[in-house]
Amino acid sequence: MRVELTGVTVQNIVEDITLHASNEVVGIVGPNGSGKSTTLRCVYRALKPDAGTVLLDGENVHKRQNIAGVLAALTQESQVEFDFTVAEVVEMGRLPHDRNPAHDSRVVSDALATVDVSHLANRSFLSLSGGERQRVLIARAVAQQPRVLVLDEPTNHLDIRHQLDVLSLARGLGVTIITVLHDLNLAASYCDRLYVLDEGRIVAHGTPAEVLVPELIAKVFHVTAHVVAHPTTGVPQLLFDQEVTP
Ligand SMILES: Nc1ncnc2c1ncn2[C@@H]1O[C@H](COP(=O)(O)OP(=O)(O)OP(=O)(O)O)[C@@H](O)[C@H]1O
Repeated sequence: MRVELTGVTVQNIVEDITLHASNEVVGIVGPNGSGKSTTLRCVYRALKPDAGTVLLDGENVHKRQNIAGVLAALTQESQVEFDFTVAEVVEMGRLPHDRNPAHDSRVVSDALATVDVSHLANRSFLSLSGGERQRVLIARAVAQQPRVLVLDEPTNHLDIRHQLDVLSLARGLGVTIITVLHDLNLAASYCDRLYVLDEGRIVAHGTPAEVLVPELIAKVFHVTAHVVAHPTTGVPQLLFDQEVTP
């Protein structure tokens, strides 16, 4: 499914954001407060832009019925407030779809297994650690069987193994993914293309190799980076000097 933002502007927070993603993994990177979450909120309809459009396969997202049938979002607002079990939380992913108890229960147990949280199925969600909660919310998004997955910092709280697991699992779904990532090396490893936001505007976009160059990193993040090729994958990876630049 194709997601297309054109000229999206929200107050004075983001301005003239134009980006697209189509059956690929697209990363949004940028410093704190640069407008990454605000941009994502426009995609999953938590915010209506003041100007510009967000289209899903050519249809305005704000006019579309049952968006949850095609789009799942794992965001900073995705927390569960009440005391559901893990299995119940993941079952919520089936709500946008027509009910079919046998099928739904298979999808839920597959999602729990895929994200390696089957052993937590009967635990109270609220009793889980931060990383366990994050993985359960990812299982819920997987159970939703979306065609577009919007992820805001999906590796938050996760140890390194689970960071890698979650991003390769997301990639393996083969759907359109738009994800905010702070870790530029993970972004380089898992994203097909990146958009760099700075002060509410897109300042660069392209493949990780095109975008993650020392000049841009210095300008946007105010740190000195050295680019090296990963010894086994060849993917560009960044090493940072300790001093920050003004
Ligand atoms: N509802 C709001 N009212 C006023 N300011 C807001 C609102 N939402 C976001 N902002 C401001 O807009 C800017 C961009 O916020 P946003 O959450 O999109 O940034 P971000 O790039 O996701 O940041 P981070 O990396 O810190 O998560 C921030 O300065 C934030 O304080």
